[in-house]
Amino acid sequence: MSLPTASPAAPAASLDHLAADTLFYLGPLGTYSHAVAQSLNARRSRPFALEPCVSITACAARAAQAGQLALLPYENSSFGPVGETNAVLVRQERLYVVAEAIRAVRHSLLCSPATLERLTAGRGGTATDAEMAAGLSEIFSHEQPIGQCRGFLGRLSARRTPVESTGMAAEKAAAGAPGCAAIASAHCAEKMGLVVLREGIQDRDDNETRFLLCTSEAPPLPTAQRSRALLAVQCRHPAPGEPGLLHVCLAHLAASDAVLRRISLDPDYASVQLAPDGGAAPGHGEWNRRYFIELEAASGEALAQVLAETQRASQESSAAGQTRLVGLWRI
Ligand SMILES: O=C(O)C(=O)C[C@]1(C(=O)O)C=C[C@@H](O)C=C1
Repeated sequence: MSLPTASPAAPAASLDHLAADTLFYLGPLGTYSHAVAQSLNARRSRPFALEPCVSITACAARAAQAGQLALLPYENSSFGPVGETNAVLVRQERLYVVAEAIRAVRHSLLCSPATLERLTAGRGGTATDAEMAAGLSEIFSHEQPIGQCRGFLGRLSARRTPVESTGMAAEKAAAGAPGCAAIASAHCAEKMGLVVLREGIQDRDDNETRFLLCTSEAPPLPTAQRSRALLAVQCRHPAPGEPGLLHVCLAHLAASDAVLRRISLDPDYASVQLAPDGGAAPGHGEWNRRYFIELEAASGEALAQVLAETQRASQESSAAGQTRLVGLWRI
């Protein structure tokens, strides 16, 4: 069976309905998150004040503390979920997704002029593949770009060192000993006085990352526009013959008009807290689990209704666990 081709992207929805005036993003200046934060301001008539943070966790914490917005990288088309954002969505009980943005991501390998000089033994011009393989000792980046450039990195013997962001990686390459490089955007090279050794080093040309905009304040009310939602379902490993809470929710959703877009599993089973009688017997691998279900429907109002009914059905069922609405946003 052939899959349908994707329809052209609709223009991104306005963000004027969001009351916040400050947006915290993963800095420093020059990260992909920074570029997305700037592009979100094109969807506002009154731009957000943009505030860089040192980590994804710090973005969420500062936004929650100030009652403002956090921009969090969520998933990549070739390397999957961003672990730290998922952990933040799990830990912060009051964090709601209110918008999303998608960005094409093209990586470059950057180094200091001194490192380039050393790689080429002062010859000038750029380094060959053999010179990079022989002369680069350490490559810094966020864990996502390291995963998105596996093919390219496999041809080098340099140590791969994950850091908080591509911007921080570029700073380390600028300050580090000759032999250090960073995976970041070519734009970052200009900002930090670095040179571009190679451009377009990601494994796939269609590489994209999806970002979520989150708030700790009450989320905006659902609208008549096309919308998406995220529902967290934490449940006990079902006993034989029991449907389990995930099954109850999915059965309810299957009978609705909502489209199931994505379902993911939080890898931290140990942190799933259920009511006292909801624990699985230790030693049997029957761990409690937390799932995230992403849905889409023609209107936010219809989606809110489906979600409320699903949550009601889950409470009325005998299956152990609970659900939490993590976000409802128009697209
Ligand atoms: O380090 C950055 O520049 C970021 O904005 C983070 C991040 C990510 O976490 O996925 C964002 C987009 C790209 O996928 C690479 C890195």
